[in-house]
Formats: sequence, structure tokens, C-alpha cells
Amino acid sequence: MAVTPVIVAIDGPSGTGKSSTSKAVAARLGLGYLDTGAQYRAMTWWMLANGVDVADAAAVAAACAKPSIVSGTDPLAPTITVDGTDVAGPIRGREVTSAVSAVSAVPEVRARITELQRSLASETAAAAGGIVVEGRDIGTTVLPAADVKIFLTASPEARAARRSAELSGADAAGLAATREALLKRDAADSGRTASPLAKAADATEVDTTELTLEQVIECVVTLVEAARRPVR
Ligand SMILES: Nc1ncnc2c1ncn2[C@@H]1O[C@H](COP(=O)(O)OP(=O)(O)OP(=O)(O)O)[C@@H](O)[C@H]1O
Ligand SMILES: Nc1ccn([C@@H]2O[C@H](COP(=O)(O)O)[C@@H](O)[C@H]2O)c(=O)n1
Repeated sequence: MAVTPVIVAIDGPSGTGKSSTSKAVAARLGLGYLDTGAQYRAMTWWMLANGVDVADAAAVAAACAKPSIVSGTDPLAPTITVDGTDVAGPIRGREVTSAVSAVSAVPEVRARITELQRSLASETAAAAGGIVVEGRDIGTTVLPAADVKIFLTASPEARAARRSAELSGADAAGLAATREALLKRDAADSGRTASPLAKAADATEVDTTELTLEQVIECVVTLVEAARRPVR
């Protein structure tokens, strides 16, 4: 049975499992995948690489039209380039992670990246039969007409433990520091004026604290399959 393209928005705070879940759901259902956080990180990487003071919102706004940010939407091999350079590794570094909330709070940055996201989402959805887009404001602002909206949550302790597990040898002090850094970024992302991190009124909230990643993936796949409509 032919089905219409499905648009899936997955939002939530840091470390709730958005990327892992979105990639797996997209791969399982044969859909495209867009990591919008990677786009804000790529913009931040470019600002830092070009000596723009990320605390100066006017300077960030004046420069944000310059970089060419290109995202690949294959969930099995997502890519991100800036002016043709592969930045998938550098955008995960500590310097970018510390600066990204300041850059993403600038309205001109959001306007530019939101436009990129909308056009990529519609092109990819048409070509691949749908797309899973993950971020902070997808269900509220970027794609408010998405067919499925999910808001993932988890306790700060669970999120910090998951992040620390990625770093071998993380101790109790490291865990506490990771927890504080996650909460600081969430507070900045939720507190900004322009398109803050928020649950859309019509999103389904999934608390992943006590769930395995596989259980979260199953839950989202079930919601997406229920929303897919046959072509008339
Ligand atoms: N339900 C789960 N149970 C255990 N570990 C999980 C679960 N979901 C995700 N993880 C692990 O938690 C870590 C963070 O997950 P992920 O990167 O998907 O989160 P995120 O919400 O995309 O984070 P960020 O917003 O910071 O990019 C990863 O190591 C992932 O494997
Ligand atoms: N839709 C989005 C997605 C992300 N951000 C900002 O980017 C930061 C990094 O996101 P990760 O998912 O890679 O951790 C995030 O902290 C936000 O500042 C955003 O504003 N909107």
C-alpha cells in the first residue's frame, strides 16, 4: 500500500536520546533524518573559527549569512559540512558545546537555519517517503504541521549517566560536572526568547528514564506507523 510522506518531529532536552532514537527510527522505516543541533553546532564552529565573538549577538547576527552549511540526511551515515569542510568531529568538541546556546539564541541565526531546515525537510520527505527531524523547536516552530510530534524527557541523573558512559573512566566528580553542564545548556535553551526548547501542545511526551533505547525506538516506530496515511 502506498503511503503519503510522513514528517516526524522529535524534540527534548540534551541527552534524552533524540539522536539515537531518531536515527534508528528513520533507518528502520526507510526515512530521511535531520540533526538540527548539528546545524547550530556547525554555525557555532564557523563563528569560532572566524574569530567572531559569540557573546556579541550583533556580531553573530551580522556574520551568520556567510557560512554554507550542508547536512546529509541518510540516517546510516549523516554528514555535515561547512563551506565544503567535513565538521562532524569538531562540532562535538567542548568549545563548540559551550558556545552553541549563545549562538543559537540569536534570532537571525534561527531564521537562517530554520529556512534551511524547512526546505531540506520538504525535499527529503518527498524523495524518501518521510523524514525524522530532531531538535529543540521542531514541533513548535520549524514544522508545526508535522504528522507525529514526540517530546523526549529523562531525569538529569539518567542523562548525565548516559553521557558519562560515553567517556571511559568517568568518576563521580565527572558525573556531577556533566549533570551541571547539561542543566546549564537546557536552561539557556529553554530561557531564550527566540523559539525556545519547548514541548508542542500536541506532542506525545515519552519519559525515557526507565526505558532502554530499544523500548524508546519501538514506542516511536509504533506512533509513526499509526500516523501513516494511504495515498488516495
Ligand atoms: N533509553 C536509553 N537508555 C540508555 N541509554 C540511552 C537511551 N537513549 C539514549 N541513550 C544513550 O544516551 C546518550 C545520549 O543520547 P543521544 O545523543 O541520542 O541524546 P540527544 O538527546 O540527542 O542528546 P543531545 O541533545 O545532547 O545531542 C547516547 O550515548 C545514547 O546511546
Ligand atoms: N532545533 C534546535 C536544535 C539545537 N539547538 C541548539 O543547538 C545546541 C546543540 O544541540 P544538540 O542536539 O547537538 O545537543 C542546543 O543546545 C541548542 O542550543 C537549537 O537551538 N534548536
